[in-house]
Amino acid sequence: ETHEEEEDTPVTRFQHYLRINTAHPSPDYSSAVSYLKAQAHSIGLQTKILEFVPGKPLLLLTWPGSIPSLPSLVFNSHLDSVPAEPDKWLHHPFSAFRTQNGAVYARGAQDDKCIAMQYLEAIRNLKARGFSPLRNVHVSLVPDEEIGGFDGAAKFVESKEFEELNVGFALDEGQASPGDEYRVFYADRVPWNLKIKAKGQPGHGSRMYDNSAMENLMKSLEVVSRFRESQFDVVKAGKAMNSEVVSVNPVYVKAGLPTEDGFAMNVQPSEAEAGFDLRLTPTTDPEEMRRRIAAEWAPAVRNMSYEIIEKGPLRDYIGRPIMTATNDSNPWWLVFKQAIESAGGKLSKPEILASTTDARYLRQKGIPVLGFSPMRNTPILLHEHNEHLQDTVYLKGIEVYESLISSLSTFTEASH
Ligand code: MET
Ligand SMILES: [Zn+2]
Ligand SMILES: [Zn+2]
Repeated sequence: ETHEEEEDTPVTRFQHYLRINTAHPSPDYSSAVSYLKAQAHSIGLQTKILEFVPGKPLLLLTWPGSIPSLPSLVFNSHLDSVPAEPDKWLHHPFSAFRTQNGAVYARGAQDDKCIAMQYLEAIRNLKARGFSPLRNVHVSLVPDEEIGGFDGAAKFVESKEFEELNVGFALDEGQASPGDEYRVFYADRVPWNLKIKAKGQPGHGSRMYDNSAMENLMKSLEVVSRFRESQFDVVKAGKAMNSEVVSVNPVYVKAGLPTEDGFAMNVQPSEAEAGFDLRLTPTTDPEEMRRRIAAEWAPAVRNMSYEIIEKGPLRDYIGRPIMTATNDSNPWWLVFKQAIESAGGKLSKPEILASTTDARYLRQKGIPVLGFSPMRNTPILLHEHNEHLQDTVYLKGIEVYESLISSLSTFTEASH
């Protein structure tokens, strides 16, 4: 193994990036940016660091095209990762250990450090073959996607630097496919972070009485559960995909009177709170959702209140649901599809992504964006323990991007 680590190959370069701990809550952006910048220089790309918020760099790489006035391409990937619990992994999440079977274990192996390095390797190979693009090709490596992208992609798309890129089309991360076909995504769901709070009369732990904070919160959990079930039933009946309904999942509950070694067991608390990850589809009516929350999930008449933090836009600037066309009306789509096929791949039916990416910020600006990560025959492990990616799948993905970058960058029919 040690011998292998000394080599400089596409897989060891991927491992190197994975070993830089960019997990929240304290992502090491500066090490990640220096490594990627050095890689970009070794390939001969232009580099620029944008820092909309101090300590949160965005690395922008550019491969100039011979007709730079054409709308450009952006290949996006986020630098950060969600945290991992090392004790629960087979191999440490920042060791990027490669097993004898070729599986590389690391937080970020699928989500989404693979694509950043695959973009770079694909460009390296195309350059080595003497290929040159007509339109400008950019790679954007952005901070903070996992916490909402407010200080990253959201600020980037509003910047003058972004405007100057004159972006025609972009690719961002997708999700692994357990089958033979690659998956592609034309829209994201949008997260609402929902906090429901209950207040009530405190009382002796032995007493039964109405309107305690916990009783009110428990009632609320029941109502939320029923809504969750109604949505899940549609999926179970085969009428919709997971990503086409509204999901709601509790992610924390907070209550109780703390003591030195836990909680007072004989006091019913006067406050209780629960947090939910709620995901709206691009066609969900946000007003209806709000009314439901106010009337049924957190009714003021039961001493409940709520707070919604919307993690991004649901509509574009002219009020339409944010999605990218995957039909003949979108010339980029046709080129994308063909490029996948000429790399020997097949696409499954375009989907809405159940989770959420920075693509929503670009789409909101009217830019067509597809979510795509070339991982097939791969279990979906984003945010899970033992996230890993097979080396052969990783390497095949580089070829797929070579095909995509060469086709998309030489295609001239589309106007923005
Ligand atoms: N990509 C992350 C997710 O889907 C962050 C979305 S915005 C908080 O959970
Ligand atoms: Zn991601
Ligand atoms: Zn993620």
